[in-house]
Amino acid sequence: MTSNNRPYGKPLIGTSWKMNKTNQEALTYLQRLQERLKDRSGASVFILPPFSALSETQRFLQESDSPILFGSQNVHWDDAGAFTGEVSAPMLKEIGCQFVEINHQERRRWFSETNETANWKIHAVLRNNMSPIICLGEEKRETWDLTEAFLRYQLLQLLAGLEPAAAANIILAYEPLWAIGAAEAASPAHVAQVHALLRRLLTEKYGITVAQAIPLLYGGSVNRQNAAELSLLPEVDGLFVGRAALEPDGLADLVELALQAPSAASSIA
Ligand SMILES: O=C[C@H](O)COP(=O)(O)O
Repeated sequence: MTSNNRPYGKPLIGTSWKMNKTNQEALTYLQRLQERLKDRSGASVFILPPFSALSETQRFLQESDSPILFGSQNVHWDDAGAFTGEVSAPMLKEIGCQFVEINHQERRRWFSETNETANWKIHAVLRNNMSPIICLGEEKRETWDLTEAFLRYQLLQLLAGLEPAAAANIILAYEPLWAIGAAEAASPAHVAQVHALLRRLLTEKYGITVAQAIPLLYGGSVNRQNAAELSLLPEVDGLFVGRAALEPDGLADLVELALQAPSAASSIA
């Protein structure tokens, strides 16, 4: 079973602007990124602006007929109701979001996101025909046995109640807390081991066809120095970037580096 109308292939490379960029700054970024990527095919690129810049992003990308994809960094789990300050999945869908990020470590640390609330949000995003970019990852460097147990538990909690047809529309982003905003990314050997584990767990739960349809992104201190090497890893379908993509040339450079990796050319099942 595979997903319908998936708008992206491999490599899938994106950034969350986190709590950065006014509408004017968003526009300046998008104009430059569009300029840099206009003759570049082969990668799918996405941006996750703050809520306040989503409409301007949608307008710019639509008017310039851009292939750049976009989505939001958060959502509420209910479709409507008395939840002051929150934004629902139908509202995001209406303004053209394709993705919604769920369960980032910063949401967990500062806004009490849990596996359970993340699971509710994942269901809301899929119910409204968008793809959740589901972050997961251990908090501390541990032995492999502890890391594996943590990831197995977290993945099963996050995907609770998700049928295979829905699961084929998710994206996973492995982002260990200790590598986010850090001096160094996780080592290629560690990323390879974790991504192989995630693919195996997805295969156990959903079967090989669905498991292979789910992009596995790596995030955490990706930069110009490590992007090509990380992109080469067989189970890495793309990159999820913070600081190194806060400027459009940073993101465009990472796209070019990832495309130079020999395994980058195929599309996700
Ligand atoms: O969303 C992106 C991640 O939090 C990674 O951030 P970073 O690349 O600044 O470490």
